[in-house]
Amino acid sequence: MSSAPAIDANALTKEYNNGRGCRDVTITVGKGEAFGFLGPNGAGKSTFVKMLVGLISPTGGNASILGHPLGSLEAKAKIGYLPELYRYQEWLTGEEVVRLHARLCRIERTLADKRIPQLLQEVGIGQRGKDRVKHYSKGMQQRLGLACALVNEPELIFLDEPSSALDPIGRMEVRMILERLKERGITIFLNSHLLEDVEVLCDRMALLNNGAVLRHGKVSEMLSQRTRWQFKVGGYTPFLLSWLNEHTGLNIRHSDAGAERTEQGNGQEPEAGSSVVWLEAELDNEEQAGWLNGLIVEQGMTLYEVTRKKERLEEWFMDAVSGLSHRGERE
Ligand SMILES: Nc1ncnc2c1ncn2[C@@H]1O[C@H](COP(=O)(O)OP(=O)(O)OP(=O)(O)O)[C@@H](O)[C@H]1O
Repeated sequence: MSSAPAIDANALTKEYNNGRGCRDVTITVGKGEAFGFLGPNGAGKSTFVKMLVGLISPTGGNASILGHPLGSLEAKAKIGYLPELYRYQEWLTGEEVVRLHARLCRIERTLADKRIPQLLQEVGIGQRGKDRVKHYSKGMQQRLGLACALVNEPELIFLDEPSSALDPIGRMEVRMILERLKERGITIFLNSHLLEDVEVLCDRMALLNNGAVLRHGKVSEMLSQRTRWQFKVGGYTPFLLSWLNEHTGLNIRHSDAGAERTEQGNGQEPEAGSSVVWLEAELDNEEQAGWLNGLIVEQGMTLYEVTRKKERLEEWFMDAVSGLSHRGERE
């Protein structure tokens, strides 16, 4: 087995005639990794994936797939691709559509006979595989696309918005399918607007904006960079906030966290009539939170509750793209 990464893209660029597309995208995805590719509408995510699967040619840079050149038969034989908004032949049954893909992949008939019912079961189509595609809901068609993308038992699978047409239960089921694929060592490249899927499934991610990579790195590190802490403080005087900010150099502010109580309180309840407020700040680590707790108590205030809110990817995403221009559908 070669030690080449699953995807190795260097300054990969596609400039359409209108100047749009994506430019200078450099990323490496290791074998067995799940990689999330995020970005607002029109950021260039599909363009990048289409180059990697050999559907369109780059206008600059280069890339290899599992050690093979882009667009080569060797590369294509090892990848699966679920395109966004793909329409299947509605006069065929689901089973026939997967069989057609199996034939295109030159999979032996006896092997296909065995694999297709298993795949239909795995993606949740089951016996509905006997129905014509024209009777399928959008969600069923998306599941069918997943079965087609898996028919050649790929080592690397590209999924362009695999759950966009699914209801919450369907999304959960697809997420579980993807988790099983990951457990089997299949590399997953996931284009998704469903940030929760990326957060749960992916090891690393890149954020694309206006065709270029804005940020990339490990999901865990990118999310843990900022953690919001909230403090329920009794006996509060306005002097405390300015003193704390001046003393710590942090951006501590009032919060309306009352509704977000957790079990992490110290058990004490504020006395009636005392002035109680919630304060919040983004902190680096628990030591910093402990330091802040100490300062609050030192100033004669009472600390009733301390909660930590892990930053959700959605907040991170909004923060990363806020204030930036992006040429998407809103143009
Ligand atoms: N064939 C094409 N010719 C010209 N411009 C194109 C073509 N395909 C895409 N574009 C433009 O290139 C940019 C990137 O499009 P792309 O579809 O890759 O974005 P995306 O991030 O996948 O968006 P979405 O999340 O909406 O699917 C957009 O501005 C789009 O309008």
